Amino acid sequence: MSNTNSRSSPPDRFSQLFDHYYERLLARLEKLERRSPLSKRTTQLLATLALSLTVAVGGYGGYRLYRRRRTERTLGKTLVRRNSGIRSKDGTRTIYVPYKDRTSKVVIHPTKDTTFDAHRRKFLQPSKATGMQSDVPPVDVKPGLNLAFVHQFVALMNIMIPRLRCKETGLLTLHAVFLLLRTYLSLVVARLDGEIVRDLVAGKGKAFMLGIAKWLSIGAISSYTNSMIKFLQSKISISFRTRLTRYIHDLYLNKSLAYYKLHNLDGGVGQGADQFITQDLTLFCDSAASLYSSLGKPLVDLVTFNFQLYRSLGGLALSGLLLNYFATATLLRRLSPPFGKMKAVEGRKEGEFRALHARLIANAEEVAFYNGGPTEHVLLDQGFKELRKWMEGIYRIKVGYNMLEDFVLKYSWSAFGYLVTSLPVFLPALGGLTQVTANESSARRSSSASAELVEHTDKSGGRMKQFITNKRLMLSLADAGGRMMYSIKDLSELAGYTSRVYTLISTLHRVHADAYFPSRGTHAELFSLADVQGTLQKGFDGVRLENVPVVAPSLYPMGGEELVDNLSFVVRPGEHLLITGPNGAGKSAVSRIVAGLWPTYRGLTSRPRNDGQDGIMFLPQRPYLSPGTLRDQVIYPHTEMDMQTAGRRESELQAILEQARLGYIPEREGGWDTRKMWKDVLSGGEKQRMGIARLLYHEPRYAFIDEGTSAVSSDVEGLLYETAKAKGITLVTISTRASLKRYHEYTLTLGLGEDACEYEFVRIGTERERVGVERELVELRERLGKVEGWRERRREIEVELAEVWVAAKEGEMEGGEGEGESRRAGGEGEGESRREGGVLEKPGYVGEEAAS
Ligand SMILES: Nc1ncnc2c1ncn2[C@@H]1O[C@H](COP(=O)(O)OP(=O)(O)OP(=O)(O)O)[C@@H](O)[C@H]1O
Repeated sequence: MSNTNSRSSPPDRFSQLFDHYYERLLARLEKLERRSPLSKRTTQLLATLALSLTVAVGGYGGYRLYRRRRTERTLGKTLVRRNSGIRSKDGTRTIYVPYKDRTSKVVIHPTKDTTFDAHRRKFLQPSKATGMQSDVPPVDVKPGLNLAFVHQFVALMNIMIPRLRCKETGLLTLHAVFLLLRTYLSLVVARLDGEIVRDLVAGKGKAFMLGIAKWLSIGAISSYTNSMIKFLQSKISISFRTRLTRYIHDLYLNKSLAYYKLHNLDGGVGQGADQFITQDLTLFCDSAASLYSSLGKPLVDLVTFNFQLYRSLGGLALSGLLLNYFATATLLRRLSPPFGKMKAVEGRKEGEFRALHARLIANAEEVAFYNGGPTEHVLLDQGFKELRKWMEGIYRIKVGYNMLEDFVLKYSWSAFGYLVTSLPVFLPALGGLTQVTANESSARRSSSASAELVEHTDKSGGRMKQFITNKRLMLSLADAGGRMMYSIKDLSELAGYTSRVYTLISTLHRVHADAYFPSRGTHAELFSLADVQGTLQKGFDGVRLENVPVVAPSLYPMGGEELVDNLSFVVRPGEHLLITGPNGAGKSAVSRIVAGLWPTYRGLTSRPRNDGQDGIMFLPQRPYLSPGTLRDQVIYPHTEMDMQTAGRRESELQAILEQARLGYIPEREGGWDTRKMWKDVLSGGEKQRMGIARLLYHEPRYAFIDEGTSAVSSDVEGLLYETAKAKGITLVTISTRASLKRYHEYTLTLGLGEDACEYEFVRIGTERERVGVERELVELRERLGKVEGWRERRREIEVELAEVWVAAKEGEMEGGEGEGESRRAGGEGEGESRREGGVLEKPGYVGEEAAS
């Protein structure tokens, strides 16, 4: 049996296998029938029943599926319109994105805190062998092909391919399969090429035509393979990017406020994270995905082709080839410019230029009022000039290198290839033809003269076939080697992108983990991020600062500037506080410390745990309006879904707008679902009142209002304060308006004393405050008493000035009286004639009339 099998062709084996199993199935059925003999009718009945049940269940299932899909579609449409998503308990978010004329559901799982913890080591404490200090960003390592690059790339790979069994692994495997297939097809093509040429030379028409047919069918498969490789490469790139973007967003926008601290306190990524997250990340992912094919494919090719060539050309040729690779790679590596560093700097410069544009867009109105276009123009041109200079420098460096690379990889390698391939032809003893030649010579000895001619043709045909096959192999090899060398350049560019993305993620990790430590053997700068010794306590029913210095921070690792010495005060429920003082005294700074934007360098800061309802809310000095609907403006930072979950209704929103004296807005703007650039649509006062509306919507227990009513008329201001207080909100107001005192119980005055570092915290209406006010009154009276003296002095100065003025005039008259007058007269005349340009003809006309 096994003998027959081994001799039979594959289709035969298949039919035998099929027969075998078919017979087994029949036997099993017969056995079953024998065990439970059912009548034909019962069987039919049972079959009908089973069929009906299947149809019913299938139909019901299909109907339910259809209904679910339909509900999902309508939900998707509503959510897309409302700019909202669904949040589940484990933090998973379901969002809908517009896709063609429908919506597509995307489920996003948040990165777990444990994952961040596990990764932190890789980003903050690289091993010493990499040459990177634990400095973040890694300043001392130039991006290039070094151990640091390997470390950085592996760290990023951990994010891009989190598990062995994930989508990316599947894609990479499939990609590898297609890459192998392409290499195999190249081998087949090389062999076929040789065969076709052999048949052509030998004049075998039928075999030649068959060869062409084979060529075409292999061509079709190859084209499919090539396009699949490209497609899979893009898929890999986009899934890498998705993973990294989500990871970065999870770090950037979580509760540690990295989006604020990154630019205001850390400064590790310079101008901004936007360029890193958008452009650098895309370039990195594209480059990483293409590396797999640009490095993997030539590698597979090199191994396979080298093996094939070794079989046909022998060991000497292979050693020559390997030597050639080594020499070329060393030469190119020596002479190649630092592409990695160049790419990293290019990314930074692009980012700076982009930031200039983003700044102009954000401040367009202010610039337009100042008519600052020309100045901005100069700034933008300067930014672009810097970028252009850098790019031109890169291009210039590349010219020489590209020339060398092209010559070495394209021409010198193919020349070398011809030489190697010709070895068996000229020196048969060295190559794989040795055997053939030996066989042929023995055959020649034993054959007759007539057979000699046929054999000669066969020999040259065989040689031709072998030469063509080897040549093609050689060319493919040169191509693979060339691509390998080009990919060294790609690799160094990838090193540049890797260093950018790694820098961003490690800086984000540093902010997230608050990992600021002085370098070994040094002390931290006073009031730098490595010198934070205070505590921010969340979960206190009130706002309390105990001996907290108010410090305007500087970018790490520099130390900040102290604005107020050890500040202490406490706000309990219902004890409204007014923080006042001169500009720049650090009033807003207090709210930044309580909100956790700025560190508590010393002492203790206590605040409620939650933000918003039952917690604390901050209205910043510059009103912020989000992109979205009118509803989104009132409920910010809630989304509409949050609003529904909280059981709030639209009618409530209308009432709130009425209370904030903005009741007319929904009608004016066309309803709650209107989307506009609210920043430009609402006036300054309306923006501030929108902030108050948010406060009234969220009803927090405590609220910091930083100059929140400075653009609102004082009567409305009073109403707003009363409404907020009536809702049980304890207010901490930051303002320079003394009139606001009447709505508060306490005042905290900053910027007192000679060096403006002192403060005073008093209860309004107490003896101490009365004394303070009286002291101020006495000071004012004293000053008023001096007013008469000042007036007298002013009169004296005026007299003195008048004398000086007259003397100067006389001098001028003497110097050139006529000139001055004539200039003034001329000027006036000119002015008049210009002003009355439209009726200038009139006197002439009158004159003419009179003459006639
Ligand atoms: N992000 C920042 N980084 C570093 N220093 C800052 C930052 N923001 C403000 N400062 C500095 O902190 C100091 C206090 O600023 P703050 O905004 O608290 O002043 P203020 O008392 O609220 O003034 P105003 O009445 O003008 O609002 C200022 O000298 C300012 O230069």
